[in-house]
Amino acid sequence: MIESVNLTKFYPPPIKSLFDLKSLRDFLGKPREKIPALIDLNFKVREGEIFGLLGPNGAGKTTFCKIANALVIPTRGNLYINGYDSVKEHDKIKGKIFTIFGGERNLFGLFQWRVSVEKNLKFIAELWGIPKGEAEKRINYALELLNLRDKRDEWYQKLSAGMRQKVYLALPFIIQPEVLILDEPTVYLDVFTRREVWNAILELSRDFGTTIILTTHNLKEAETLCDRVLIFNKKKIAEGKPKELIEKFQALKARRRLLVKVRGKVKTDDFEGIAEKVNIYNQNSLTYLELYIQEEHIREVLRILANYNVVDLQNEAASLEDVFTQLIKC
Ligand SMILES: Nc1ncnc2c1ncn2[C@@H]1O[C@H](COP(=O)(O)OP(=O)(O)OP(=O)(O)O)[C@@H](O)[C@H]1O
Repeated sequence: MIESVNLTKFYPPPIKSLFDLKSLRDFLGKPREKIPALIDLNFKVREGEIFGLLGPNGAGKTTFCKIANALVIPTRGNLYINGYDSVKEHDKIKGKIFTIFGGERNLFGLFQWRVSVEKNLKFIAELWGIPKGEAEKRINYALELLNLRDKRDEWYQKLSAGMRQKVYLALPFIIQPEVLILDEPTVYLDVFTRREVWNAILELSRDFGTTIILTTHNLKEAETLCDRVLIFNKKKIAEGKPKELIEKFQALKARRRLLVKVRGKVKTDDFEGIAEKVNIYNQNSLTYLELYIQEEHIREVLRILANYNVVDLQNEAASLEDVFTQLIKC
């Protein structure tokens, strides 16, 4: 359904000024270094999947989303959506794809400030050619799902930033695109609103069969929502189901975090050469011990802990965040 084939984007280097002589000479003279954003990126997204694009700042996530919307032209390679080139054949897909740029609210002045939420949504539904009655049904559904029903008659201007973001996120329920691109959709949201949005995204995938590409810096979000993820930094680094990537990572490296509650004092020296890092906090008669260890040292640590009066021990398993930080560091 979506296929990225050797997708590559180099942005032109910045031009300081063409009015001072030195900059003009530089511009005409030496070859200037282009800015790489994507390099030979290959992957496929299946129909109905939630696919995560994960990368550090500057990895190329937004560039990818812009190519999907024909806002940026790739230097080479192609991005196919439903078999059509996203840039050269954009006309064929433009009614089928919708993008939310979460980090850049109201990017295209989509919403009218001094107009109610409902009127704004109705206007956009009309733009997308959705019949009136159907639009009303979809708007009711979206406002209910996103817990915005009491904001229906409120001016868009009067909403908090998080509420505006939710109004933005109501649009996929109204437009019902085949492909939805969510570029950091929960970036400014509090934990409760974020969960509401997660549910909405899952519902889009489950009940509407929408194919979703999601970019996020919240790796818990990626782990919760995505069927598969691509970890990249301009170039591909890894691809797979979050669970599989975590299992692979655990088998390969497995840096564990043990949280131990001990009655009495603990000697840090006991863990020297075994733990990568030891943190100790004392509170009343209890010691809270945080140990970062390699999988292979678990037995040894347990042997040492047997000498203490251990009240509680928690073994924190690896997460997608561990995989991500490890892979990006390499
Ligand atoms: N219009 C532009 N002109 C020049 N360089 C650009 C332009 N847009 C992006 N870049 C560069 O391309 C690279 C990728 O940027 P992009 O915004 O796609 O990354 P990102 O993964 O979305 O980052 P973030 O997580 O910080 O939003 C960066 O080095 C960035 O500076």
